[in-house]
Amino acid sequence: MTAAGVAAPVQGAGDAADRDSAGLLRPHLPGFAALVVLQVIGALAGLAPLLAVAELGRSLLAPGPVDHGHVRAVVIAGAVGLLLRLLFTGASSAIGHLLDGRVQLEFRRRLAARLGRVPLGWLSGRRTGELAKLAGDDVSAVHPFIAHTPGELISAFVVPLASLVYLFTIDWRLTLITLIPVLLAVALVPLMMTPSRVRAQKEFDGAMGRITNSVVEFVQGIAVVKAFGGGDRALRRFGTAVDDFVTSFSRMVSALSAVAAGMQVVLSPPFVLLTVLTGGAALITGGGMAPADLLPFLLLGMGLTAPVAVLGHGFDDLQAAHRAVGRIRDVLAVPPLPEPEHPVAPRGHRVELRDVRFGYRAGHEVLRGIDLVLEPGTVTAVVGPSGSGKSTLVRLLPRFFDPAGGSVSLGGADLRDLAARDLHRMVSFVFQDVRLLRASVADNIALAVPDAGLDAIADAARRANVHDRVLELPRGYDTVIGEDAELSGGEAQRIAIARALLADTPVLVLDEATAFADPQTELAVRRALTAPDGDRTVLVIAHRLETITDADTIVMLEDGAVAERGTPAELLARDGRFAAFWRSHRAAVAGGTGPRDGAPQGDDLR
Ligand SMILES: Nc1ncnc2c1ncn2[C@@H]1O[C@H](COP(=O)(O)OP(=O)(O)OP(=O)(O)O)[C@@H](O)[C@H]1O
Repeated sequence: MTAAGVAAPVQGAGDAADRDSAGLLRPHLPGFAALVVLQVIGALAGLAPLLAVAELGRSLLAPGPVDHGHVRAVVIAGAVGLLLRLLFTGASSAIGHLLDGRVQLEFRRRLAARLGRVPLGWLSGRRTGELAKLAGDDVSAVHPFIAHTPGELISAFVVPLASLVYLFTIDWRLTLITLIPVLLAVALVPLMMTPSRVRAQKEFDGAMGRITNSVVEFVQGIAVVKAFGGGDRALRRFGTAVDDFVTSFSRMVSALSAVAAGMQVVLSPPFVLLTVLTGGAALITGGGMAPADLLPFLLLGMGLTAPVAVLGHGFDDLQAAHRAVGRIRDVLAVPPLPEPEHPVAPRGHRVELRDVRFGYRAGHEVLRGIDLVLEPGTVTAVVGPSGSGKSTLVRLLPRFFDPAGGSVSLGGADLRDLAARDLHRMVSFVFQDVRLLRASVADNIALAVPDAGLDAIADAARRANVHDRVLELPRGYDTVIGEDAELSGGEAQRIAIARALLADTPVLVLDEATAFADPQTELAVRRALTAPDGDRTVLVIAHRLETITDADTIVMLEDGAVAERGTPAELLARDGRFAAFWRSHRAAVAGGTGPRDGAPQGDDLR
């Protein structure tokens, strides 16, 4: 994640992605080559029994005495061919599945490695299910592409080509006649791709997407939709999407059905047999062809339509694999957070932001030149209207993103020059998006200090005001969250605070937006804001009036820039932007519309 958080985190990564996926398959090229060679041999050997039957027919039906030696040789050749076909296609399939296993393992390893190095900010913007699907279903979708499609495609082309060569040696005229169904099918293909049909297909895809969206929107927001009486409207929207879909589906199907039916007819065995028999009968009666020569055409003629059929059937799998590989490539292309080659050790824990600029998208800066110094032993409260950039600013400290311009330094060292381990040892954070692991409460609290004893863990939990609640859980500190018990948003937040308290890092970054959920959480936040030795550097997005008034420094953000800064008393005396903000905030809290009285927002124990 180079300038991970910089304006366009994934921009310009396409080439790297292509190189990545090409590089991914390169070590397996010898394996693919072996798969292809074995498949070709197996497919050709598979023709031997058919050719043997044809040859037998021709020998036995030919006038004159039967050449027993020839018949024996033909039978043996057919049997050997059958055996070879089994051996070689079996070996090819085994190699295909082995390769598939290796490629999938490699994909998953690379994904795991990349996900371990992408910016935290990128990860926190993703849903867990999305990443699980990527590493699970999407990686599995390459299975047919690697294990089956190459073999099927090769057989589908090699067998008809070899058959054609053989049939040409028997009678070139009937060979051309036998090709008529294939040529008719190929001639129909352009009719499936006229501009109006392509348009109809696009409309169909669009209509399908609209149905999915309306269902997802409805299901995701069902509680809100119902609570606000929007059920009928949502249902109407779904109904409209379905009607649109039916219209575009009918249009597409009526346009396609005649061509598709025509194709099915010309590729069907009866049509192929009829063509061969009609042509053969004409040649036998008038063209001097021996009746026995018709047999190979009847046996092999139907196989000639296989490529067209396989292309149709394998197309969906290929498309699905292509889309899945595209999604995997996109993630592999997310620039990783750069790790310094020669990490610098921070001296102290003074935090300094110099002319920090950052934007999530190119051309739209969310932070526009922030200068800020956070002294050890002080609490700095960031306040400002919604969308002013508070969360973005505080997330730069635990390096969720790197700034696009300027620098953030800790103990005199740029965060980009610190080893990740040092950074995590020095900075902890509690944000709204509390993530708890599916692990015991104790393990969740001791995440940063895995060897912490139960006493230390319980002490941290006590200070975070969650100890008593933990004791009420079915297995106390051994309760597995998400399995033995679920926690509320406020409880999850207190566990996260206990985790930060136990980590005891000299720098703490906190978003207290959800801290108003209940008095216990509020108390936990207050305790977290003051270290026992009073030396902690604290940066807090403040919503509570107490935090604002208790802070050493207040930084008022407006539209990504520092509008005012100073002690609470100074800023109130100045009667500027902060004073106005403070008055409206206090009025909102007093009137019961402030965040203090809001329902807990961080209910996301995950
Ligand atoms: N992950 C993201 N991707 C794109 N834009 C984002 C992202 N997160 C925030 N923004 C945008 O950046 C701007 C600042 O957002 P930020 O969350 O930092 O503001 P805030 O002051 O913390 O707001 P609030 O008090 O409502 O949480 C907003 O315009 C927001 O829409």
